[in-house]
Amino acid sequence: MVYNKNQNIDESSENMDELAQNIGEPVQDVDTSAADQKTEESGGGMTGPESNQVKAESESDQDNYEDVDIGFSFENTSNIDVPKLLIDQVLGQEHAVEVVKKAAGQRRHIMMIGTPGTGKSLLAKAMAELLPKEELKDILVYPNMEDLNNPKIREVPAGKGREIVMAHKMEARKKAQARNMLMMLFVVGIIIYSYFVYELIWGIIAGIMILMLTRQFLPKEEMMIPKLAVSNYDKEHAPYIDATGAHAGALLGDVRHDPFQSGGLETPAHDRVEAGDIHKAHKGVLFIDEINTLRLESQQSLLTALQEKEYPITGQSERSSGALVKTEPVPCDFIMVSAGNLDAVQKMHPALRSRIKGYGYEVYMQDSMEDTPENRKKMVRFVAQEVVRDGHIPHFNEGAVEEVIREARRRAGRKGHLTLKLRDLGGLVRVAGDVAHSEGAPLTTAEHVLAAKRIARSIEQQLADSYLEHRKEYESFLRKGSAVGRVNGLAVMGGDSGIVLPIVSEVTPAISGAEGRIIATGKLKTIAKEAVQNVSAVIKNMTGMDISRHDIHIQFVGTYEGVEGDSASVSIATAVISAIEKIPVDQTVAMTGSLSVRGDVLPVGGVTYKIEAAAQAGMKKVIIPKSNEADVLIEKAYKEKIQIIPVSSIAEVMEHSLVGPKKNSIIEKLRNITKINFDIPEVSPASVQAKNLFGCRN
Ligand SMILES: Nc1ncnc2c1ncn2[C@@H]1O[C@H](COP(=O)(O)OP(=O)(O)OP(=O)(O)O)[C@@H](O)[C@H]1O
Repeated sequence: MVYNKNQNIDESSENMDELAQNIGEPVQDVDTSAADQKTEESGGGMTGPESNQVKAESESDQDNYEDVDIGFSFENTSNIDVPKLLIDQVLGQEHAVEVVKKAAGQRRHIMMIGTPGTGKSLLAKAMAELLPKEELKDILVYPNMEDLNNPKIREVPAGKGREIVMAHKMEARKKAQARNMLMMLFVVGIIIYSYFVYELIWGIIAGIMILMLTRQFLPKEEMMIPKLAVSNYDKEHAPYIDATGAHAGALLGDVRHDPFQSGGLETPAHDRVEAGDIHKAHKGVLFIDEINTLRLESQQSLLTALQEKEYPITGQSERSSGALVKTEPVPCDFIMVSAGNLDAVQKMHPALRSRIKGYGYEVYMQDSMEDTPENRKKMVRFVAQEVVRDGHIPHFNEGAVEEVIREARRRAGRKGHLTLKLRDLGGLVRVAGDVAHSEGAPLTTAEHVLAAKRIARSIEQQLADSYLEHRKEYESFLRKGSAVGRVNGLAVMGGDSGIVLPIVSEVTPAISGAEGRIIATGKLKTIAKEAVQNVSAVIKNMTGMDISRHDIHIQFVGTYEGVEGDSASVSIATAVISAIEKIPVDQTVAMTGSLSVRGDVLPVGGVTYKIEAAAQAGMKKVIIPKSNEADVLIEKAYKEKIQIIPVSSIAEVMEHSLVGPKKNSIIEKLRNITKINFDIPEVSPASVQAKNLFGCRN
C-alpha cells in the first residue's frame, strides 16, 4: 500500500532560488548545467562502471521502503493477542530477554547499556514479574525500650505486617479505653468527695491535674505500635522500584525530624523511620537509570547494601533530630538493574561496576532489528500492545500499522532494519490514536499516522524547522551559484532532525615570523575539534600545500548549541581547500562525511535526516559516504527534489563540489594520493552504534 506523503514537505523551498545572495564571501554565478549533465550521464552522480547497477539497487531499496509485507492479514489490532507477561512483550532484544530470564532465576544483577527508549526499564519491570511472589516480605520497625534511638527491625511474610500493626492498634485502643475509664471514675470520685468534704472547686482542680499527670506519665500504648516500613500486602508480583535520580534519603531511607523531641508531644523515633528504595525493593528489582548521576557516597552505600543485603536506616541530614536515630540493619535483598549509555559505565564507581561484573550480567541493547517478516509481525504486536497500554485510543487498521512499520524503517537509519527506539515510535502510535480519537474514528488509519507524523515532531525537529526558516530568511546559507571557502555542511540534532550547517573558511597570512595556526570557531566539542585537526593533516600531507605561514580560520556558522562529531570533516576539508586554492564551491551541493587522514570518506550517522534537510533547504545535490548509501530511506517526495551522490574519497567530493577549470589539478593531486586505497572497509553496525552512543552527531 502506498500513501501520498507530500504533505510532509516544506513547500516554501520551491522559491528558494530567488533568495540566494552573496554573503560575506565573493559569490560567482557558475553555469553548473554541464556538470549536472555529466553526473546524470554517469548514473546519478556516481562515477565508475558500477554506477548504473548501484542506481538500480538503490531504486529497489527505495521501492522496498514503500512496500510493507506483513505476511498475514488482520482487520485491526484488536485481533492481535497481546502477551500477558511483560517479558513476552519485549521486541528485538532477544539477548537481553534471555539474560533477564537467567538473572531472575539466579538472582543476579544486570547492567543494561544502550540508547534511551529501547526497553531497559521495561525489561527491569518484566524481571520483577518473573521473581517468586512467595519470597516477599514485609518489614516492621519496633520501638527499642532500651535505646529509643535504635529501633528494632523485624521481617515477616508479605501481608502479615499489616495484620500485626492492626492487632497492635486494636490492643492499644482497648488498653487506652480501659485506662481512660478507670481514670474518669477516679476523677469523678475525687470531685464527689471534694463536694462533700471540702469545696467543689478544689475537686475540679484536683481532677484536671490528675488527668494531665496521667497523660504525661502513664504508658502511651500508641507509642508502642510498630511501624510498617515496607508492605507487600496484596502485591501481584515482586516489587519493581525505580530509583532513578533518587536523593540519598529516598534511596537509602531516612528518619524524619521531630520538632518537639520531648515533653509528651514528641513522635517516637521508630515511627519517624522511612524505608528507602533499596528496602522497598527487598526481594524485588531496584532499577536505576543513569547510575553515574548518583552521588559517589550514594554509590558507595549502594555497594554496601548489595554486599550485605541489609542496610540500617539513619537520618540523612546532620542538622535533623533524625540523625540521632539509627535502626538495626534493615533487609534489602534486591536485584539491581542499572541502565545508561556508555558514559554511565565510564563514570560509575569502579567498585560498584566491578560488583555487577562479578555477580551479574552486562547487556548491550540493540537499537534496530532486521526487517524480516517475523520482525514485522512483532511490530504489529507492538502497535497492539501500545494501544492496549494506552487504553484510550482506537485500535489500528492494517494500513495504519503498515505506515508505522514504514516509519520504523526510516528511523532505523540502516538498510533492511527496523528501529528499536520504541518509546519514540510508541509516541507516534499514541498521537495517531489521539488524532483518530479526536475525530471520533472507530479505527486509527494510515492517514491518522501521517497526520501524527506532522504533529508529533520532537523539539529538535521543530527547532530544525525554525533554524531552516531563519537561515533562509537571513540567507545564512546559499542555494545558488558558487562561493570560495564556503560549504553547506549537514548535521543532525537530537538524533532525528537534519539541519544545514554552513561552514566558512578563510586563509590569512600568519603574524610575521609566527607558525600558521588553525582557528576553528562555533562551540566545537572534543570530537569536532579533533576532526578539524585531522582535516589539517589531510590538507598538509595530501595536497602538499605550504600553509605553515598562514592562519586557517574555520567557522561553523550559527552553531549556538555547539558542534560535536566528525561528520563535518569532509565539509571542512572542502571549505579549506577551496579557500587556499581560491576555487569556488558549488552552493547547490550539501555534503556530509567523515574524513580519514588518508582521504577516505567514512560513514556517518543520520544520513537520511541529513538528506531530507538538504532537500528541504533547497539543495540540488547531496554528497554522502558511499558506505552509507544503503542506509538511505528518504521519503518519495524528497527523492524527486535532490540528487544523492555517494562518494568514497575526498577526490570525488572535490569533483562534485568544486567548480571551474582550476579544480582539475587539485583533484588530480588528491586522486594520486588516495588511489592506493579506494576500497573502504565495511563498517560494522556495532561501531556505528557505538559512535551514536558516544553522541557523534554532526
Ligand atoms: N524492546 C521493546 N519492546 C517493546 N516495547 C518497547 C521496547 N522498548 C521500548 N518499548 C516501549 O517504550 C516504552 C519505554 O521504554 P523504556 O522506558 O523501557 O526505555 P528505556 O530504554 O528504559 O529508556 P530510558 O533509558 O530513557 O529510560 C516502554 O514502556 C514500551 O512501551
